[in-house]
Amino acid sequence: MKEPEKILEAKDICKAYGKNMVLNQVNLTIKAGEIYGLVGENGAGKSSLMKVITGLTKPTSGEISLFGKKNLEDERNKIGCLIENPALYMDMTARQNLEIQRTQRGIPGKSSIDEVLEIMDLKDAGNKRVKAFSLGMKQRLGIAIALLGRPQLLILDEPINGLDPTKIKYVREVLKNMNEEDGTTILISSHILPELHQLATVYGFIHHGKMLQQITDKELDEKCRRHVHIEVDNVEKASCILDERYPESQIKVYLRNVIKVFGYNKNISDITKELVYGGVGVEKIGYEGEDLEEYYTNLLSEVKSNETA
Ligand SMILES: Nc1ncnc2c1ncn2[C@@H]1O[C@H](COP(=O)(O)OP(=O)(O)OP(=O)(O)O)[C@@H](O)[C@H]1O
Repeated sequence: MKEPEKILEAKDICKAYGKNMVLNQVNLTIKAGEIYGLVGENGAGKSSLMKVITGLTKPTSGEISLFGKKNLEDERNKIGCLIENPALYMDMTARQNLEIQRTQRGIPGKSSIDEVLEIMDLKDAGNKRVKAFSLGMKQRLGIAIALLGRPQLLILDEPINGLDPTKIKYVREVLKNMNEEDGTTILISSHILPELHQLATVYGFIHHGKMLQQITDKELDEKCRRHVHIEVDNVEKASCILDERYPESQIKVYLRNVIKVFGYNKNISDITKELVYGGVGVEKIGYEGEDLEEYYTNLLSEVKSNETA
């Protein structure tokens, strides 16, 4: 099988502000179709890395390729980004803000504005001045700006900041759809790790400006022995259904009524539907094992104890 195209390759990136080295020999590769979750404590260097990639700041040293090319100016037009707070003109309407960004970035067609307002559920607020927006609306407008022109690479720095739980889920679905249907590649940072875990396909853990580890969601699940724990009224029937429907997962039967499914990382509700449809009663179902948050906390405490040793 052909390897997916490298959308972004950052090699040995260093960034210093005066004597403060905030990125130290960072390497990062993102392939087409990946959703790359960047994880790190406050001040770890996530925004700085995103700024270097998007050209908002220059690296002190290191090399970046975008879409396989080193001429970044043209290639950066294929990126939509939201880094730190959205830069919005408060006295203008949402539509006017989008129009400024659209012309600055040379995105053809005014219809792209209606499209992103609709995608971000801001259609009715398009003609409202931004100063009258709630925090969550401003954040969604910031994401809408990033989505203008359906960029091939989206770079989103904590995009769900200030969103309520319903809107967090909504934005997750929008990003998933863009990734699955348009093949949009996404680099995203978030401190809300359970949320990031539902979206990302690869993770990079950054600490004091250094990339500690990069790991795919499959590797993470294996390390965490993450699995779906199911309790049913008929294990034989249930394991037959699951074996047939999910040949890539490992189905293991425990006790009289417990089944564990390893190597499955999609919606649990799909499994429930399959079993119920097949006439199996589902008494309990849920993920078990370590999750991203526990994995990251353990990784960090290991690194910190080595630092003090
Ligand atoms: N313009 C700047 N001038 C000087 N120092 C800066 C500048 N921007 C960032 N820094 C410093 O760089 C370091 C990394 O900051 P950065 O914003 O990249 O971290 P972060 O991982 O995004 O943090 P957070 O999770 O809080 O957003 C911090 O020590 C910060 O103080």
